[in-house]
Amino acid sequence: MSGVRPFPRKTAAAIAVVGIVGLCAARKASLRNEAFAESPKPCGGPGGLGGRGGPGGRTGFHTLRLESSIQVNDNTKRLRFQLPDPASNAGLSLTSFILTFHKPKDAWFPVIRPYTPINNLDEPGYIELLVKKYPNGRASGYLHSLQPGDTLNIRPMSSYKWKTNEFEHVNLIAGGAGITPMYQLIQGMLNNPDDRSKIKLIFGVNTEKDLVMKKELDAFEQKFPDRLKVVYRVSDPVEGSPFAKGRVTKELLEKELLGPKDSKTTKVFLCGSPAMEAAIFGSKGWISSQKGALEELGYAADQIHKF
Ligand SMILES: Cc1cc2nc3c(=O)[nH]c(=O)nc-3n(C[C@H](O)[C@H](O)[C@H](O)COP(=O)(O)OP(=O)(O)OC[C@H]3O[C@@H](n4cnc5c(N)ncnc54)[C@H](O)[C@@H]3O)c2cc1C
Repeated sequence: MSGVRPFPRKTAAAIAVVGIVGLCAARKASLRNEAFAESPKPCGGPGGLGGRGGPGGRTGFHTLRLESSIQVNDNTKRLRFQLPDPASNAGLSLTSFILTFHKPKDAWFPVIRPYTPINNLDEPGYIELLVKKYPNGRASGYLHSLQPGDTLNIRPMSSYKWKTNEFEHVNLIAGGAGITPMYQLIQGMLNNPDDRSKIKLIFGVNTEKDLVMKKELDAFEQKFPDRLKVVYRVSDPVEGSPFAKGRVTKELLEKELLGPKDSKTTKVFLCGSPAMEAAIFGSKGWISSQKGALEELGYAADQIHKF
């Protein structure tokens, strides 16, 4: 049990209450805890994050200890946290994420945010996050301030039930730090010998330095040339950049997305900035609503999952 301890019951109950209030206000109000149901390799040992009845008790809350924090570029860090049992994996299913909780000194309510583990979920002993820090970002600033040995309160979650080979064509659209859920999915699919789906990732960033995880993506693309293709777009590239300049537009999606638009065998996953998601997925407001590029291209709502 090095480095990790489940929450005391009272603390967990208090956070659960506050967490529910916070979650209701959050963008992801509809998140359901379906984690672990589809896990290709559920955590058998007592040291994973488990679900109900796991080491976090009925609430599923945990306190993890930070093992290392590595700066990846000027605004992004890779944070590795120890699991309760170094011999067990986290027991998370594909498309899982964790909610992080911290209470700033002068705040009434905790700050609750989702982050996506990017490590191979079958590997034992740790989870790893890639966190981009936003100016005045409450959670990202806090996570960047953590030092090895510090602890973080978390709860595992999942918003989507992943089923191997449910789709022939899996399209992933990522903007900036939105690469993390896509990378988790790519890694899980390509490491699963039973999985046959073809994957297209469209990754849009502001500048080249934001192309985090590119080395890992290149390695997967080389190892699985018939399964994975990655298209990069950089909106503000340096002169002579090898990457195509531009944003992820409707025209780009029309050209690049895999599979027939009107087929249940084609799926699109999306994670990016609020502006990018509004442009691609659409937005509904009190005063006006905006159609997204995917809808305009003919994709049905149930073909699209927004993380
Ligand atoms: C399912 C899911 C998984 C996620 N996984 C990750 C992950 O693995 N790594 C990661 O770094 N982030 C991830 N995020 C985003 C993360 O949850 C936070 O939204 C992000 O870190 C900002 O939180 P904050 O408290 O630091 O910023 P806040 O205090 O909420 O906001 C600070 C400022 O940053 C701006 N801002 C906040 N979020 C964004 C954004 N996405 N794009 C542009 N500007 C923004 C705000 O408008 C505001 O001006 C994920 C989001 C979802 C929904």
